Amino acid sequence: MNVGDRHYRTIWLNDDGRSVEIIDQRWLPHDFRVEKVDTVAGIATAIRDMWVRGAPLIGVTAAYGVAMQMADDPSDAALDGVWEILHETRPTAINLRWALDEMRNVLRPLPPGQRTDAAYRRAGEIADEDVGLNRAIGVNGLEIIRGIAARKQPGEPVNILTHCNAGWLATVDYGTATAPIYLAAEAGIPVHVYVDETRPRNQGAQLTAWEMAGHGVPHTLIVDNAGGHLMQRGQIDMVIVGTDRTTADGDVCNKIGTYLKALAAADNDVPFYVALPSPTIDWTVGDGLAEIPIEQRSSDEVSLVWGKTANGEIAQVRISPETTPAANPAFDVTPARLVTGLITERGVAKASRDGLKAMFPGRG
Ligand SMILES: CSC[C@@H](O)[C@@H](O)C(=O)COP(=O)(O)O
Repeated sequence: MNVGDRHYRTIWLNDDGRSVEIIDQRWLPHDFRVEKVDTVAGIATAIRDMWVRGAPLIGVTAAYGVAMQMADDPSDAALDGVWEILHETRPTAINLRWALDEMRNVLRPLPPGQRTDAAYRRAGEIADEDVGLNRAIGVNGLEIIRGIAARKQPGEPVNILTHCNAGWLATVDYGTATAPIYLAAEAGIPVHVYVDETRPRNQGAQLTAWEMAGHGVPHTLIVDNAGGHLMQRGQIDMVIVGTDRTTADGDVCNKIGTYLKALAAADNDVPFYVALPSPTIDWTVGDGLAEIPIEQRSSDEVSLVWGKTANGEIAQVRISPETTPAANPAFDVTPARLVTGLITERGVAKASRDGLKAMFPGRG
């Protein structure tokens, strides 16, 4: 998508054919920084410390990490080693494991001498495929927005609530939850996005709001607790969120707080959609609540907040007593029964095993 008048992806291969550039998301929206990464350790840091974040982008970044390892040492042991190193960087987003498995399955049968080129080729393909999947999600989700717009007065916007950042910054391009929004805006359908700030790391306030502003999509930032209130007053037409892992039974794991939005949506008859590319489906898991590992992040993310000071510095401040402990589960699970539909690259699936199997026959 665009930053100023230039089109960017969130990650790209440099002309040297070995290193990548990434948008370092820690500084947004205040500072747009691009970093070169050329080692497996650098890739692991970028994923673990959330220079890059969002399930699809984490997967693509890890794929390039495997390629860097192959350039350094293409042995079987190194291939297994890099799988382990990168797999432990973030436990919840399933695209990470999907991409690592995909890379290992492609590389393992090859002689070591052919692995480096094949690894960079496959990593590049995974990045390109992500763009195509998200665009297709956009096309399928656009029809839902169009349907809601058709029931409104001419010019009246479709009000969409989103949580966390499932925008282009969470993917290679387009985003998952934002792809239908961008396509609707492009098609001239009036949309307005309520952006949950998404404590503790404020991905909504810092990333989604920045994306919406950058693409001229009308939006309003709200605190996480405001969504239910707006739904009770008929101010939200639909919710669209992304997901870090969706189970074969249609349970949706996403940023902490998503479940509360789904509960409020169900209580107010607001359709609750989840946008996801198929690599985000974990076919090995059925019951999301029982089986998905939930990342427990540093309590500092709860007690300390990053922002820009009046004199223009990006700084961190403490918002709670020094001695107060904080807990920081990063994701929650929304049961399938609260999900209106799963917007995938193939169409909108029912959030159920049958719904997903019908959409992706032969998988799982
Ligand atoms: C498209 S990736 C999943 C997103 O929907 C997003 O909401 C999310 O939870 C990302 O988590 P993050 O912890 O910022 O990597």
